Amino acid sequence: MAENGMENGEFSFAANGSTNGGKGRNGLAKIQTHKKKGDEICHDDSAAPVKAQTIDELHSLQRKKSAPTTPIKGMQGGFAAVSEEERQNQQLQSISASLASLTRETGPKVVKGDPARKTETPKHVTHHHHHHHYAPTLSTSDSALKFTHILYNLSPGELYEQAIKYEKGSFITASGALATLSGAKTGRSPRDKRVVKDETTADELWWGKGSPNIEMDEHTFLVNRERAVDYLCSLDKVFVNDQFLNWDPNHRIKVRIVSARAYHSLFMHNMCIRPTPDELEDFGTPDFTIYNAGQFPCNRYTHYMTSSTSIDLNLARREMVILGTQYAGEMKKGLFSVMHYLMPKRQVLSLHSGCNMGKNGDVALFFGLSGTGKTTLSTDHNRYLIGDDEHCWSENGVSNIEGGCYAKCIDLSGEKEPDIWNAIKFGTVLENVVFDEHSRDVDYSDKSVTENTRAAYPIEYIPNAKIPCVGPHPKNVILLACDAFGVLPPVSKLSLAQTMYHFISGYTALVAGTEDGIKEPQATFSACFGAAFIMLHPTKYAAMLAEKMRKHGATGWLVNTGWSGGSYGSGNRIKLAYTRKIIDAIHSGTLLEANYAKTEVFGLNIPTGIEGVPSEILDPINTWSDKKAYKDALLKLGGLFKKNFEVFANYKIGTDNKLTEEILAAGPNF
Ligand SMILES: Nc1ncnc2c1ncn2[C@@H]1O[C@H](COP(=O)(O)OP(=O)(O)O)[C@@H](O)[C@H]1O
Ligand SMILES: C=C(OP(=O)(O)O)C(=O)O
Ligand SMILES: [Ca+2]
Ligand SMILES: [Mn+2]
Repeated sequence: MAENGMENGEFSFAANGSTNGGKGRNGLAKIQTHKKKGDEICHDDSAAPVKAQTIDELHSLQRKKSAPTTPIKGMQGGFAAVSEEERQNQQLQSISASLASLTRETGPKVVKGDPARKTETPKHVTHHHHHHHYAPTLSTSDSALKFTHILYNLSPGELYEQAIKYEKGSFITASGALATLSGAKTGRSPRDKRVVKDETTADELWWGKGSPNIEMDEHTFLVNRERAVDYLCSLDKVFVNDQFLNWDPNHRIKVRIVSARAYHSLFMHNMCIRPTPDELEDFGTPDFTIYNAGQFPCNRYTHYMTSSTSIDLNLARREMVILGTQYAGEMKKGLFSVMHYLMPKRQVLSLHSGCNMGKNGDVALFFGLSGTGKTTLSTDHNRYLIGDDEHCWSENGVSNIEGGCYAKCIDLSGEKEPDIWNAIKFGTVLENVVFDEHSRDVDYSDKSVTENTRAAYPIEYIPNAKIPCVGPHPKNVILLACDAFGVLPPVSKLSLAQTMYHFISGYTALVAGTEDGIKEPQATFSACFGAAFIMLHPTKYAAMLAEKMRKHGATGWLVNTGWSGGSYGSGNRIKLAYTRKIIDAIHSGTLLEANYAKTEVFGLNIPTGIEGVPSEILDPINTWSDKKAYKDALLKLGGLFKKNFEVFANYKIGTDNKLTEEILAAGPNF
C-alpha cells in the first residue's frame, strides 16, 4: 500500500494507464464483438460515419441554432488538431452512428440543440476542411431524411427546464429538487431482464435456476434494439449523456446513455461520473451504450417477451435496450450488471455494497439487498462517504463505480438522516414523491404513488464525500440483512467461512416497492447480495471475496437492520440509532474486543454489550415475549437458509475443496 499514500483522508490511486498497452486510452480492453464474416450488421462508431456532406444540406432548412451545451476548449499549444466545428461534427456523427438503424442503409441525422428553440437558420456552412475520406452516397430511403435533435450532456438547469416544459409530473419542490414521476413502473422489473446468449456468453455467464440471466437470442435483441432506436428517432429530440463509470482510473469505462426524457438524463448525470469539459472533449467512442426507450413498450409477440417491458443486455455489442419501463433505476443497475461481467475478467471484484472510510483510513463495506441500509449506513456524518451502492475491489483498494447516490425517501426525516435530507436540493431528482401543491413541501410519509420513493443526487452533495471516490483495502465487511422474522441478532461477528456462507446466501426480507410487484415483506435469498445483477456464477465472486478478505485481514459482520421483539407484524424494526451505535463500535474496533456468546441454530457469535445499545436486545430471544414462537421462527428461517443453500453444495469455491467444506459447515446447524 506504500504507493497509495494516505493523509487526512486524501487517498487516491495512481493512474498507470500507460501499463495497459493496447487497451485504449482509458485502459479498458475492448469487449470482443464476435462479428461474423459477411454479416451486414455492423455497429462501430469508428467505421464509416454518416454522410456528413449531406447532413448540412439536409439540415440547412431545419437546423436550429443553439448555444453550445458543452464548454468547448479552444486551440491550445501546437496540438489542436480539430476545430471546434469539426469536433462537434465528429461528436454528432458518433451519436448518429449510435442511433443508426442496423438494417437500413442510413440512419437519422442528428443535430445539436433544442428544436423548440426556434431561431434563424444558420448560414450555410461550407466545407473548408475536406477531412472526409469517403465518397458521398445518395440516400434514398425515408429514414435518411429523418433527423433528431441531440441534447448533449445538458446541465441540471437546462434539464430542469426541459423536464418542466415537456414532461408531465415535473415540478420544483420547496428545497429545489426536481420532482418527477417514473410512470407505471416504480421499481425494477427483474423478470423482464434478458441477456443475449451467444457462443461466448453461453460458457461464461451463469444461466439456469437462480440466475438472473434469462436468455434471449441476438436476433430478438436486434428486433428490440430496432424498436427502441426507431422510437427514439421518431422523436424530435433525444438526450445523450456521455459519462464514466468507476473512479479507479485503470478500470474506468465510458458509457453513453441515449434517452427520451430529461428525467432520465438528469438521473444519469447525477448517478454516473461526470466528465470534466476536457475529458468530454476527448471522449471518443463509448465502451457501452444504453438505448432507453422506456415510454415505448416492447412487442409482446416478439420471441422471449413475457410482458410489454424488456430490459435487454447484449455484452458482445456492448449495448442495452430498455422498453416499457421508465423506472430510472434500471439504467444504473443495468450498467452495474455490465460491471459485474467486465471487472471480474480483470481480477477486479465488483460489489453490491456501500463503502465509507474513517478519519484513519479504515474502510468498511456494507453489503445488502435493497432497503437493508447500504445508503443510510454508509452515509455517516463521522466518516468519508466513498459510495452508497456499487464498488470495485482491486489490487489497489476500493473504488466507487458511480458518481452519485440513490436514497430511499420513505419516512425520511431531517433529524434522523440530515446528510441525505440536505442533499435533496437543486439538481437532485426526486422520484414519485408527493408534495403540497402550493408550498411544494414534500410529504415523505406519503406512499400514494409508491413506497419506493427515491432521491438521486451527485455524491458531492454529501458534505464528507471522499473525492475521488477511492480508498484502501477494507478492514470491515458488514453484511446487512433486514430480517422480517426478527430472529437474527442485531450484530454478530463472523468467521471467514460464515462470512462466505452469508454472502452466498444473501438473505433479507425484501422491503416493499423496490422490485415491482412486491407489496409485503418476504424472506428472500439473493446470491452475493445482488443476484439480480451478477453475471457469473455466485461462487466466482465469493471466491474472490474470500481471497481478498483473507489477504487483507478484513473482519466479517452480520447486522440485522430488520425486526426485533417479534416478526414483521408484531415486533418493530430495530431503531436506526441503535444500528448506528453498533456500526460505530465495528468501525472503532471496540466490538472486535468485546465478549461473545454463541447462538443456537445459526451458531453466531454475539457481543454481550455495546455502548449506547440496550444489552437485552443483543440476543433476540430476550425481546420476544413468546419464547416458543421465537424458537419456531428461528427454526423456520434456519430451514429456509438450508434449503436455499442446497444448490450451492455441489459447487467448488476457490482452488480446492477446503473452503467449500468450511462454508457448508458455517451455516445453521440443527
Ligand atoms: N435500523 C435500521 N438500519 C438501517 N436502515 C433503517 C433502519 N431502520 C429503518 N431504516 C430505514 O430503512 C431504509 C434503508 O434503505 P437504504 O439505506 O436506502 O437501503 P439500501 O441502500 O440498502 O437499498 C431507509 O429508509 C432507512 O431509514
Ligand atoms: C436502485 C436500487 O438499489 P438499492 O435499492 O440497493 O439502493 C434498486 O435495487 O433498484
Ligand atoms: Ca456505439
Ligand atoms: Mn441504496
